[in-house]
Amino acid sequence: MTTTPIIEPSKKKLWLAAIKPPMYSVAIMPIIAGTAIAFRETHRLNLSIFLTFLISAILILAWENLSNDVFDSETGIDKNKTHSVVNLTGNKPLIFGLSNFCLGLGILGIFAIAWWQQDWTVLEIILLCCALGYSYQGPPFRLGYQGLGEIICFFAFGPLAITAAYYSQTQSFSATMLGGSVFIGISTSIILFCSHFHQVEDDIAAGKRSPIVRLGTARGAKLLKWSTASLYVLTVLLIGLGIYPLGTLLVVLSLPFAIALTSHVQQYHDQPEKVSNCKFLAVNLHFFSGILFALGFLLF
Ligand SMILES: C/C(=C\COP(=O)(O)OP(=O)(O)O)CCC[C@H](C)CCC[C@H](C)CCCC(C)C
Ligand SMILES: O=C(O)C1=CC(=O)c2ccccc2C1=O
Repeated sequence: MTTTPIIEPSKKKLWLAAIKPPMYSVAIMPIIAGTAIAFRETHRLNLSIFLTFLISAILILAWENLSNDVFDSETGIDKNKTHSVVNLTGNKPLIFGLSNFCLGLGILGIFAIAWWQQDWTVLEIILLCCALGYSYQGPPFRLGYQGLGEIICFFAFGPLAITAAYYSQTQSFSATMLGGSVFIGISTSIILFCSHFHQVEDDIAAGKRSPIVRLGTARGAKLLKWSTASLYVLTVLLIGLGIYPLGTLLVVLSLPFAIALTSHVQQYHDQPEKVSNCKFLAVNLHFFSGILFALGFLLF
């Protein structure tokens, strides 16, 4: 009798899956887009502020992800997640300390921006983002367990982060800045939405009512298709209203990524092993559409 060997992923693969390097494009995109919108309006770029903001955003997202593994280890939802940093190290206090160190450094960078500007607005907005990030996963709130993650994600990475990046360059606000934040907010929330498709069983067992647990995978796949389409409809609409420049039509070049994502999820929504990579297809869509969107503000 022949038996099929169970192939364990290598330690290196598990660590890469735990650290999720591609996910960090999510932190830099609002800073790039907010700065591009500001540059279009002022024709000025403060490079030190831009670079400090980029590094701080990456550190803050590292805090969010490391502390997510810490808090999830307390509810038992990650007990089958071999690529949790807490499960890999077996050292929760170390990961908790490291996450808070990242948060401290990230906030310090934002504090430096506020200090250079002698204006606390950017710091206040980013502290609000961090509070929302905590409320998503930390006790006693754990709002992600109620299915509120996508709304939190939209506001944190959309209106709040874009406003902070725009304000850090201009010390002012604008309607275009708000309009631009909707595009980035939606494309970021799509990633979080996609991250739930393969986790339905573990989520139900831990009492997490993610949007996919609430809707079911088939209706989730349909909603994904409509939300993805909304990125392109929104762009055309806001160009028509004169809020986005004509250049943002460049985002249509990201359509192949949108089609790859939605057709993959449509086909495999109820097969956890096959759909599990869809959040990285969503990261591709977010990255390419975001870069094209920002270029649209810079080019024409
Ligand atoms: C950690 C996040 C998602 C993972 O959630 P989940 O527990 O379902 O996944 P696992 O299966 O991998 O355990 C991200 C959650 C994002 C959150 C809703 C909002 C975070 C706000 C940030 C702190 C804002 C950073 C802004 C920056 C650009 C300055
Ligand atoms: O690990 C994840 O699933 C996610 C991590 C993360 O930092 C993030 C940020 C913004 C939207 C979605 C996500 C994730 O899904």
